[in-house]
Amino acid sequence: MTAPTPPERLTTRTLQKRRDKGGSISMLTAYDYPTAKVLDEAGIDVLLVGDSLAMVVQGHSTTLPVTMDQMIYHAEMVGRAAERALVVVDLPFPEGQLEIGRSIRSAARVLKETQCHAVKLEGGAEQAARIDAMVTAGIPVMAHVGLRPQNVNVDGGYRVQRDQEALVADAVAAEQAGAFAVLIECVPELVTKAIHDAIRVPTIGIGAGGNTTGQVLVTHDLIGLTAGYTPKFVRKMASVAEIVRDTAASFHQAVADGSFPGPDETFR
Ligand SMILES: Nc1nc(=O)c2c([nH]1)NC[C@@H]1CN(c3ccc(C(=O)N[C@@H](CCC(=O)O)C(=O)O)cc3)CN21
Ligand SMILES: CC(C)C(=O)C(=O)O
Ligand SMILES: [Mg+2]
Repeated sequence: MTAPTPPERLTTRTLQKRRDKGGSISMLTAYDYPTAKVLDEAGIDVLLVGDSLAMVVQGHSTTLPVTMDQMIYHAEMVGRAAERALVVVDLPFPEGQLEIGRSIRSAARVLKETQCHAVKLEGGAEQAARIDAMVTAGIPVMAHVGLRPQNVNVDGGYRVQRDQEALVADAVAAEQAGAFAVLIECVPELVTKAIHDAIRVPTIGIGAGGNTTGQVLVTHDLIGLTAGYTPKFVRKMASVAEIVRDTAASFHQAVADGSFPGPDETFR
């Protein structure tokens, strides 16, 4: 008997080959071990330990409160679970805004202390020197252009980004600085096409239409396990909150009427 061979790990080179050969890339957020395990088994290519966990898991109204230590805690769980997926971790506010040395130190913690593989950094042209320094230090960087949730207080909300010239310049600068991929958030589809056509590295969109190499969503939005508002670009493919609510109500009822525990659930 031989142990089953683990699936081959995806790398940044795999993602580049997907773009070069006209393939696609699927990416979903994961914040914990069992969820990451299931998404990895389902064949999701990239798992993102997103700073959206501040909103989705911690219940905050923006992504700003989550700390680097908390991101590491979640990255440990997801990195431990993923066998095939490439795992990317968001640099939380303001690790990507302070001195470049601090960004390198924080991103290096992801590679040293967790089994994750890369970091994501919000910003384009103004982040080029930082991306360059991080890649030089051996840290793979995914750039994130368009709507940048860490800028919510400057932008006055979460708004569709339409400035094609600036967005193309952001993506080109990120690519030239060495980013292995560019994530595009909340951009009209024709602007996305212009961005995609201006660079050669893979693009991954959220609310950016179909003209990208890959697509990413927040898993809790996809499976219907969110408490609050879900953006227009979400496809809710399941209603997990309903399943959990109904199951918990059944347990409550079974305890109340004495049918749980039954004979098979009891030691003698
Ligand atoms: N649960 C969740 N899903 C996400 O996709 C997500 C997060 N949280 N947190 C971090 C960011 C914030 N995101 C958001 C949040 C709101 C809109 C939003 O309200 N969009 C409006 C369009 C606004 C406009 O017209 O300019 C919409 O109608 O969808 C978009 C992206 C995406 N990210
Ligand atoms: C929405 C995605 C792209 C993200 O950055 C996050 O989940 O934090
Ligand atoms: Mg994020």
